[in-house]
Amino acid sequence: MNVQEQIIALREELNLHNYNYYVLDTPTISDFEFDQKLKELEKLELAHPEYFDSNSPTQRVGGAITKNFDTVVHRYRMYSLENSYSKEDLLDWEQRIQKNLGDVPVEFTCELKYDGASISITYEDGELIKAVTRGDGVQGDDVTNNIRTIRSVPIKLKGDYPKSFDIRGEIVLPFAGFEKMNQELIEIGETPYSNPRNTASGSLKLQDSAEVAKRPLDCLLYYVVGSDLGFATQYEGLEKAREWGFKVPIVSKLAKNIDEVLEFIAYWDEHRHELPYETDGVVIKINSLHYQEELGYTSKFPRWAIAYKFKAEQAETILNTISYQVGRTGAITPVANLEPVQLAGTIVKRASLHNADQIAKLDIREGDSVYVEKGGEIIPKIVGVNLEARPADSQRTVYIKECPECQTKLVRNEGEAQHYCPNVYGCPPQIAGRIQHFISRKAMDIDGLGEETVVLLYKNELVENYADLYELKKEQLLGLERMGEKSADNLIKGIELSKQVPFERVLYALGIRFVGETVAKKLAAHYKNIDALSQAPLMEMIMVDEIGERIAQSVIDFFSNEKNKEIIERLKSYGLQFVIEEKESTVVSDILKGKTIVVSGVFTKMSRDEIKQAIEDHGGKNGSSISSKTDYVVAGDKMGPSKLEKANKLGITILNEEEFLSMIQ
Ligand SMILES: NC(=O)c1ccc[n+]([C@@H]2O[C@H](COP(=O)([O-])OP(=O)(O)OC[C@H]3O[C@@H](n4cnc5c(N)ncnc54)[C@H](O)[C@@H]3O)[C@@H](O)[C@H]2O)c1
Ligand SMILES: [Zn+2]
Repeated sequence: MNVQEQIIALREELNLHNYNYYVLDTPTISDFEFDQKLKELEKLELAHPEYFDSNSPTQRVGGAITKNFDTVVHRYRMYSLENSYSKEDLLDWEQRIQKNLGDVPVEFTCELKYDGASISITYEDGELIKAVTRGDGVQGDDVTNNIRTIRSVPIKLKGDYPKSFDIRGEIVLPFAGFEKMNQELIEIGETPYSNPRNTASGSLKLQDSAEVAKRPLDCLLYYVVGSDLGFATQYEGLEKAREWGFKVPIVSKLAKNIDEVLEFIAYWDEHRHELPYETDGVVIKINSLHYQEELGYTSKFPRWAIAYKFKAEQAETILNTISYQVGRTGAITPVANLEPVQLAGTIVKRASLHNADQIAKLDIREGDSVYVEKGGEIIPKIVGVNLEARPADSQRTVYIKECPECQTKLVRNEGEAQHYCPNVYGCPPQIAGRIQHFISRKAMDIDGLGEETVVLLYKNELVENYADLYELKKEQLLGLERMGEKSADNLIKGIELSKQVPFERVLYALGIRFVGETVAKKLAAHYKNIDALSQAPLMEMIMVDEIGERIAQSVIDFFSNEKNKEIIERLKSYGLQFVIEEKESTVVSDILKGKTIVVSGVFTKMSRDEIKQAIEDHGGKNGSSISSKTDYVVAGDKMGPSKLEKANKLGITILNEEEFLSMIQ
């Protein structure tokens, strides 16, 4: 390859990675590798200016706009930031600034660099007008409805704000919320999200803002743009924005000189792990807005700001063995057992290897010296292999073909990364895992019975499925390890009490793949009893609010299995709740008495089902389609144009969500 071809190849490759990262939110290489390649391209372009191209990834902000949202041109362009990785880089930058501005004292604002998705929000007369993603920097996606659902974003401002301005910030997913979301995914047998940044960014692009509202997103603001803002420095801008009601982190500092900047960096490099969200560096900005204007921008960055990136916390250690875990749903997870090593304040002994593809991609082998990194994940991950330290007799990893617990041949469904053990009823960790899920807190919440006891019961052949729990006798328990009279009584009592647990939780407890807590609630509310649900055809089930084809198919598969049918019949005979108890009348008012109302579209404050419930609670009737008998249509986002036309033709009053809510208030 000659230099020109090399440059073109790198540009193409980086464009593809940008697309994977910014549009699909599923990068296929690490940020470190990406930055290396970008640097390589920068170097080549610098040495060969004859191949300059204003469309090169070195010249443009990485993102892109999608077709799913309206495109909005930014009033003020959105830039990326120049990166620096060392003290020397920073001192160089300072020198360039001083050369540019002349011999004047320069102050800096130091802020943390939050790792999420950038956003620009426009306010007019103190009201939120529009929220737009960075996109390619010139134009982005209009995600206003999604941003409105984030509680820390003010819809109305307070205090003494400018008439019109844009404010820039980062949409982040705090660690706690991220872990909670992943916990829920793991519970329903789904693959967890890989890190908070991509999850936050992906959340903004969801079509259903009600879905966004459920995610614990946060918005941290750091920059006000506009004219006549009423302040002269970046630091004052942060203070003002805070007064107007924005969430501006208090962790920022006005530095009188570059030494104070370095102190700030040193402090946060050490303490960043105490923060509730991910940060990947410090952003240093020239404090005076006047100087900022004088310095201006390159095609990609402001010259008046620079990011200092923390080194990812990495450690090198030996991978002793690879073992394989079998989950409740039969999913196989390969795990690296490491020579214990200190990393970001904890000792790491194990790391997830995710799946067969991941192992093959990095060519990870037993005996290798590997690099371990800690991101937002609970479990650290392996990001690479030190090939120079690879032992001469090293063998390529051959992924297991049989289940390590029951020796059944593994399967891998098309389009899925995970291998599965299909021996659902004979594979010990799957059997115990299902019972453990059944008794868990959000499911049957059985007092006196824990995960370890389940394993004990299973090993002693007292239970093989969750129906067997209801036939346990005290005498059988007394012979078990650490099982006294009192614990045995408690266990039997806890099992007895679980017969009162309402249907929706029983349905969740059954452990049907993809049926988490929320889905179980929706299905229970819609079908009211298990017989109706178990006979429901696919086409009908997918009409239920929030139920898609994948979930519906999984429910149907579950109920068509003979073994499951038998277990459910037994559970019924023990007296578990398989019918929704008709709610006592929840009638709140009769404001809507005699009115037939049709609900259509997607809502932000309530789900469609909640609105339907509210209609009944206030004495109204839910209509299934728009006709001359319809009194009102409650219309959310994305209501079909033909429905709208029909309602208009019939002269039916159309209410938006707010109007409906104020009607029943
Ligand atoms: N792995 C991949 O395939 C892949 C592909 C593309 C990009 N990337 C990664 O993405 C990064 C580049 O993304 P980028 O262009 O968004 O740049 P960046 O994340 O390095 O920095 C610029 C952004 O920082 C944000 N920011 C956070 N706190 C800020 C503050 N206090 N003040 C100002 N800005 C603040 C802003 O959103 C701004 O746009 C690199 O780290 C790169 O490795 C990875
Ligand atoms: Zn198995």
